[in-house]
Amino acid sequence: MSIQYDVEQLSDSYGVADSFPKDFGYGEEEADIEDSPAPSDSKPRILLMGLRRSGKSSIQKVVFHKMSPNETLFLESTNKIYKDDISSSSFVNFQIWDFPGQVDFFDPTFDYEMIFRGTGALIFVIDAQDDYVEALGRLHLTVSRAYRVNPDINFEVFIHKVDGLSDDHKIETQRDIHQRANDDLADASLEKLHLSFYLTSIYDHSIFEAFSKVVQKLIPQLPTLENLLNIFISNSGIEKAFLFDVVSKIYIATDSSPVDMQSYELCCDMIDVVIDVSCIYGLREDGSGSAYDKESMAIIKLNNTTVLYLKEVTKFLALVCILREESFERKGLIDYNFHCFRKAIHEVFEVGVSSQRPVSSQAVGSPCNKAVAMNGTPRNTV
Ligand SMILES: Nc1nc2c(ncn2[C@@H]2O[C@H](COP(=O)(O)OP(=O)(O)OP(=O)(O)O)[C@@H](O)[C@H]2O)c(=O)[nH]1
Repeated sequence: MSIQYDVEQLSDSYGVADSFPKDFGYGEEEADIEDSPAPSDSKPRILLMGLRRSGKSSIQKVVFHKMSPNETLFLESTNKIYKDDISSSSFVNFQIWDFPGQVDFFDPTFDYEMIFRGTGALIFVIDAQDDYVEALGRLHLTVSRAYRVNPDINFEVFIHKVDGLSDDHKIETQRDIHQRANDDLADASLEKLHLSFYLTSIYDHSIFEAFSKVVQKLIPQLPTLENLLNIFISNSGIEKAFLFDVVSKIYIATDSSPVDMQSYELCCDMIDVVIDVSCIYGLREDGSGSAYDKESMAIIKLNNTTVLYLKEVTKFLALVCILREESFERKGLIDYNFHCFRKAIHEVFEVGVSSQRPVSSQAVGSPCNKAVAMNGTPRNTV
């Protein structure tokens, strides 16, 4: 495949870790489970739970710390809760708590009520390559306890490591897990508790897609973002557009046409290419500058008449579009529409930030805590 590549101006500091090192410099805290909550604990959180070796730490490392999937083979078992605060580099202002599989978190010394009260989403990871009967028991125990403390939590089940399964086996496993988990809930009269299921693997883009959906549910502005994307693409002759959190490659919104995995993968790959090329050629001679900044934009023309178009939207967000070569002839129109789109996004998050400020000072556990606070665009960058 021939790739025509055109990166315009990729320098000047822009905050997102100088040259995108492997670990984006997200603050990582380690805490004993008996720890009393620190002030940062008031941030909305996403919990990663599941049996030992189900793949929780691998998911966190691959999605948020750019670890390559093969390296996860050498991850040691987690024996404390890892609190990963990704808000300094990511659009999404939340903490991810990775729980050690073997710890009994219903231990009386362990304040699970405090934990569940400030939780936006609970991701339960099930190893699909293993016998999952025990995992289903633990899933039921976990979600039923959490639901009683905080019924607003989104319960997400990752049927994980599906790379080892055939397509038929994947569908059958998902059907079986879905059926059994919901039967257990019905037996406990918890029909209102809704579980969402995803087939995931760190060896392809499915884990990023699943995480995208988990995060999207926590974004209060999602309908507005989708609307803006719909208006933008329909007026610009664009086929598909994603609004990406650049560091994690989670898409926080897309237009309302269906997402096909290939388009998503193509756009993820484009972000990787842009950042890698920028790291090599976009930094100043002394190594200063940033791989992603206000001027970041790239156009990749594929030899099948498809054009990929990336542009910076905010400090953390990029718009990545897929369009036909014919439509790209009206680049001026696209650029103008993009300018209006970018302005609208900034306005949405300025409103979001100012209206969220008082909320963040509320007690942990208020219903408003379910929504993830956004790292919106600070006024002075507009
Ligand atoms: N095939 C496959 N293996 C995976 C996948 N995700 C994780 N693994 C492997 O699963 C093993 C356990 O992963 P960890 O991330 O340490 O699991 P954990 O749930 O954090 O384990 P504890 O810390 O003991 O609770 C590692 O060897 C990973 O390489 C996946 O998607 N596919």
